[in-house]
Amino acid sequence: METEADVLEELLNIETEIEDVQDQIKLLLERQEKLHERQSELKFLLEAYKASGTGNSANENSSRSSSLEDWSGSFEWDSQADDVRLNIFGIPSYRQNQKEIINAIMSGRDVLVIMAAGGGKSLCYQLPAILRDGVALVISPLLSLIQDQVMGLTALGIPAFMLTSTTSKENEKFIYKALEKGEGELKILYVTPEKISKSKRFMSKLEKCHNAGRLSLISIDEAHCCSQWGHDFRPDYKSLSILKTQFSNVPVVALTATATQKVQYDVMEMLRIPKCVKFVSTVNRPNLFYTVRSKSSVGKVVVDEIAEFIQESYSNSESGIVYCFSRKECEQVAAELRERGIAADYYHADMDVNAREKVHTWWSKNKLQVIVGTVCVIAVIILLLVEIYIHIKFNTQYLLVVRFVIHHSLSKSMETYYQESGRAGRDGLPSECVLFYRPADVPRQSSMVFYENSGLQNLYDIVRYCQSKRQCRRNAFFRHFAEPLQDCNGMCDNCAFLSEVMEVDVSRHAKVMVSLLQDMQEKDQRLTMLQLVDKMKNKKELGSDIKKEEMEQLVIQLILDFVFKEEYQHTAYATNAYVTIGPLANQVLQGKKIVKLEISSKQKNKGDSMKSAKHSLAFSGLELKLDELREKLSSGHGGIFPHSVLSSQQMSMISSQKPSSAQELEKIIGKLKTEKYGSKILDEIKKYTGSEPPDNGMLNEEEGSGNRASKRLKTRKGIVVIESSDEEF
Ligand SMILES: Nc1ncnc2c1ncn2[C@@H]1O[C@H](COP(=O)(O)OP(=O)(O)OP(=O)(O)O)[C@@H](O)[C@H]1O
Ligand SMILES: [Mg+2]
Repeated sequence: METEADVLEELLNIETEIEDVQDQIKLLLERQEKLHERQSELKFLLEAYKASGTGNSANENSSRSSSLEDWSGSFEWDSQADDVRLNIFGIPSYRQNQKEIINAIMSGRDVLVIMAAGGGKSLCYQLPAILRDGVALVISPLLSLIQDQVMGLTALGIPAFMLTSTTSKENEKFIYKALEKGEGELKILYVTPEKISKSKRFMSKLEKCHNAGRLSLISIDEAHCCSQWGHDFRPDYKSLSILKTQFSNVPVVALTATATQKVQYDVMEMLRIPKCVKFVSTVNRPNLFYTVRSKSSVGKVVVDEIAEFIQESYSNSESGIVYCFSRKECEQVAAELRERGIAADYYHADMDVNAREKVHTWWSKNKLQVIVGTVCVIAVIILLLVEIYIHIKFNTQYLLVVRFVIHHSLSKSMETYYQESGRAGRDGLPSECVLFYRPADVPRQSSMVFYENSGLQNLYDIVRYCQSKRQCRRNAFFRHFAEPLQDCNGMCDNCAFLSEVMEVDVSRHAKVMVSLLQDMQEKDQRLTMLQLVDKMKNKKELGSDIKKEEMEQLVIQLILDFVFKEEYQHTAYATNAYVTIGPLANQVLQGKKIVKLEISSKQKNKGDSMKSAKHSLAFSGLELKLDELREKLSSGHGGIFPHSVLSSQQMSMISSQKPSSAQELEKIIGKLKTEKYGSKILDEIKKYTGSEPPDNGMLNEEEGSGNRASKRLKTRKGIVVIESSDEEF
């Protein structure tokens, strides 16, 4: 006979089960959405394969345009474009997709460009801006980015201006006159999106410029800011839709380094450019070596390891950035690095102008090896400012190249990590990106991003990247950006050092953890991740077969697997993250879900890093001579960097083409450099070719072969080049 108590109990059980089912439905719906997204990405990829008629080779797939039109053919502006590229920008040859993008813009088409950080997007719109009649309008999100671009262009003699809150009255007058009446020389005008959304005066002048047929193109840099799904949504970018509506015949160029399919569609819709030609270059940065290192819970140990890494791998004072979580942490880490003999300083928004100036100057004089910045735009900004300083000073391209980027703390998404780490090695030479990861950093970061659109989802993606001890880091980027996989060439820790990783079944531990948490929740008690791990230590039945760090790793794994979830509580001083029961907890309790953890049985060698993956490359005969010459010339020209006299790409082109006249040399290094250094370079070539043995061809061929390194006379100190990469980023 059923009593009232029995009925009540069954009712409660059913209600709990319904809640459980609802949680699972929610989860399945989320999963379904993700699968749909991935499905459309894969369909797109398939179309791209068919359209290009290519097979599966990674190289063929590393660049795609969405249309069947051939943008790489001959166009009437070809020779003029080559002239501007070489003699104004000093760039010897186009990189992947640049020529095609320029041709599409010159043909008046709307264009969407997805190209890796440092890939050379600016040239794609700046060159057509010079070639086309009239004024090009460029929208860029940050004042510092705009300043960087305008100063760089001015140094090249290109009439570029910006109209922002910092523009003087005099310049504003000049710009408005140029727009309205076509007076004065103005080719490229940079504004922030707020100008479009908020300044009626500016828009009316722009309209006049357009009506007179003088608006040549509209370029929207960092276009991912249009999309709420992007990692850096800017509401003012929404108002940019007005541009295509109002100036329908003017080509719009949208550029970004990172955009998933969803973001790409959003950008096209937002900017009203549905028929744009899309150019997607690979996100791959073959010269970057990615590593994730496990981060000690003792702060001093982490700094010790960072210092050791820098001193061992970068003893020649090559520059680097260390990203930290907070301003306080930046100051502390910079001070501790200094204590360990590394020239480091911090940089953040709270500093006064003089202090920032000091950091700039030291950095530019190479007296500072490391800048410690917060994990936000600030660190990017300073580097841009620093780069401009040098750009202007030596009238050349970015010279002070960042050789390593260390994340002392986790980034908030794969996109931000890709961009932040992408500051390294923009010259194409091998550089390193090291992320120090410890599970306890996850709640720190999640309590900052949980209220952002897709904030947690984005964070958990990068956490998956960090937790994995097997998956190729590069592949994680390819998957994230829905790009066909390419070979990593051993340029990440998981590929280079196949440390012994065991997959351990920790279902038993997970079960205990779930019931412990359930018990606590029933008593209305909340636990943070660290408290939960602490309580687990006292569970005698588990013995001590997994370590504390692995237990932390397990909590995060269970959050990623929806067994747990994070919840947040605001206090007067902070937002705390707690671990609570998630939708799949019962499956673990019922033994329906097996939980596995990747555990390294052998620690990767601390100092390993990129060392064993680096291929050191010395120069072949003539390159070697040119290397010596550029060192001499650079010290004779006020101690500028040898790279600014001749880049390695230029040296390799000179040594293969062996130009014999200034005109021929000009084709490789441009007018400016030929005027400055041409005669000395030509002398060197003459001397070298005169002394070449008759069987030189044979020798060179041998030099190009596998044992080339052993035949070399000299290896460049401190600099290594990957043999497979001839591109300079
Ligand atoms: N074809 C080329 N050959 C050599 N150097 C180039 C070429 N194109 C661009 N560069 C140089 O590459 C560097 C990076 O270019 P740019 O600033 O345009 O990158 P980006 O794609 O806009 O990167 P980000 O996403 O970081 O803004 C610059 O110093 C630029 O002069
Ligand atoms: Mg750019």
